[in-house]
Amino acid sequence: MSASLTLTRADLIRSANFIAGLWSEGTSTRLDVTNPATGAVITSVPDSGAVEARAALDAAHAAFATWRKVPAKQRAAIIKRWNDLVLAHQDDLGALISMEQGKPLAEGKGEVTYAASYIEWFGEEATRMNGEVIPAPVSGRRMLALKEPVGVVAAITPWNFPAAMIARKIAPALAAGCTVVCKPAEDTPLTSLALVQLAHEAGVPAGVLNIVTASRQNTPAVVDVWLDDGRVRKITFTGSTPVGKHLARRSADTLKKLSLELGGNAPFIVFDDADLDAAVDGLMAAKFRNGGQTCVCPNRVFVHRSVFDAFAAKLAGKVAALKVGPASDPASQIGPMINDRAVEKIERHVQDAVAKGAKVLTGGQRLTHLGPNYYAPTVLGGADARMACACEETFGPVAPLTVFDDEAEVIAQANDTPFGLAGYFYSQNVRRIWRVADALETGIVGINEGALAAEAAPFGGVKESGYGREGSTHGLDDYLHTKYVCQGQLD
Ligand SMILES: NC(=O)c1ccc[n+]([C@@H]2O[C@H](COP(=O)([O-])OP(=O)(O)OC[C@H]3O[C@@H](n4cnc5c(N)ncnc54)[C@H](O)[C@@H]3O)[C@@H](O)[C@H]2O)c1
Ligand SMILES: O=C[C@H](O)CS(=O)(=O)O
Repeated sequence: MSASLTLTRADLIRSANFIAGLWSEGTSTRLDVTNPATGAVITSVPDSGAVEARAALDAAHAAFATWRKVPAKQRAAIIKRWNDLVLAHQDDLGALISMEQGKPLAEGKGEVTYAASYIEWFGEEATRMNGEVIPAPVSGRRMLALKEPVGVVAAITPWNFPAAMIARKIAPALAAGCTVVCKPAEDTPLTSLALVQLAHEAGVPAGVLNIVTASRQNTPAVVDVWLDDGRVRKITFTGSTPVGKHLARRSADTLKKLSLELGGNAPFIVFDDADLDAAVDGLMAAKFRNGGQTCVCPNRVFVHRSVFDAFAAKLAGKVAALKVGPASDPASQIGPMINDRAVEKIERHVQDAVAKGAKVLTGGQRLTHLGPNYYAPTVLGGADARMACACEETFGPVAPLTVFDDEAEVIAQANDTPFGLAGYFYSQNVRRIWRVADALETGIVGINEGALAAEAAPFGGVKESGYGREGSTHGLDDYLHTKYVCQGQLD
């Protein structure tokens, strides 16, 4: 039995830019959007350039003066309506996510719920952007700290969570009173376009939210307009560290605020006192979600020597049982990778590890009978720090297992990376738990837990995984300025 990937509301599949409240085809050149499971073209969208980028920025700048003055409660009501519409269209949006990104349909629908949780959260936070009245240190003065929106925000998003990543940028921006220009990933623009359509239907005024699509080749032409223009006061980016560094360098001339949610290289440590079944389940949840294509996926798995064989056997058994297939098959648990470049990187990592002595415990090959973008869920034994899979983010369904002997050694190995997004470990020793949680150089730590994503949590990294936090009460800070106001002559 196949699962339907057709949408009830076919009009949610948009093939244009949304600028100043209007859908516009814009440039004559087009970008095909394909289904990674089949290679079939779903539709095409504008392959935009500087002209469209500037039109979007002009609209966002013009709308800011009005939108920032809309009372927070009214902004909150619009955001809540947006949330209600997103949830009302969960099936359509889930199908669209799975169609253009490839994840199993259950994960696609789950991502819609996850994206909506951020919209709901910041619709509520909009009414709690309180400033402060400060007790004046001298008489005759009234001192305040006011919260104000930073202005026009440029949001650039990745392909792996095409709904959640854009929702956790647009929602706080709108809540804060900012206006937005957005450029979604070239592989997965359709979900973003559909979310913008629903935001429009929820009552987001013209010019407040603008979206421009472009190919990888034309993306710099679009984003350079926003980087060079002082009217853009903030860049919020989720994607790879090299691109994040590029954006940071290019934002310096106009000193834009930056939120950078970048790459990771998460360690996953199984201590000798771990609950092994829980650790296996936690690794399955963290590693194989979205086929391993998430920034917080464990990229290196360290297992204490005393429990290695038992853990490896349990894990390999569960990984071998994972069903691989297209989202149109409701039984699929692992979908295709996003494109051929992704599969080539995964294959390179596995081949490099084996060449350096690792052993394939399960998987280890492409699944070409399913299609060009499928790779078997894989467990490697005997992995070590020399291997590419230990130094680079594999971004695929590969779990390389490394043996360790003592706590200090494994913490040093875990931290021996320029990245610091997420880290996980399993132990039932309470003193060890806090020692290791304190010692890991990451922005996110999972203790006996592999599923960490939540709108109430401050999500972000340290070191070369970026800075800024998304979600939680902290997620609004990056879209606000604090203005100090002092009134004298009160006596
Ligand atoms: N920290 C997080 O929350 C998080 C979330 C998802 C993905 N990621 C990271 O993103 C990477 C995979 O996603 P990806 O392949 O989409 O990343 P990517 O950096 O290649 O692309 C991300 C976005 O940046 C755009 N982009 C690419 N080159 C650009 C340039 N020169 N100027 C401006 N924009 C440019 C892309 O078009 C896309 O919209 C991985 O490293 C993953 O860890 C991080
Ligand atoms: O891939 C990156 C996402 O931010 C992971 S999560 O959905 O926030 O856990």
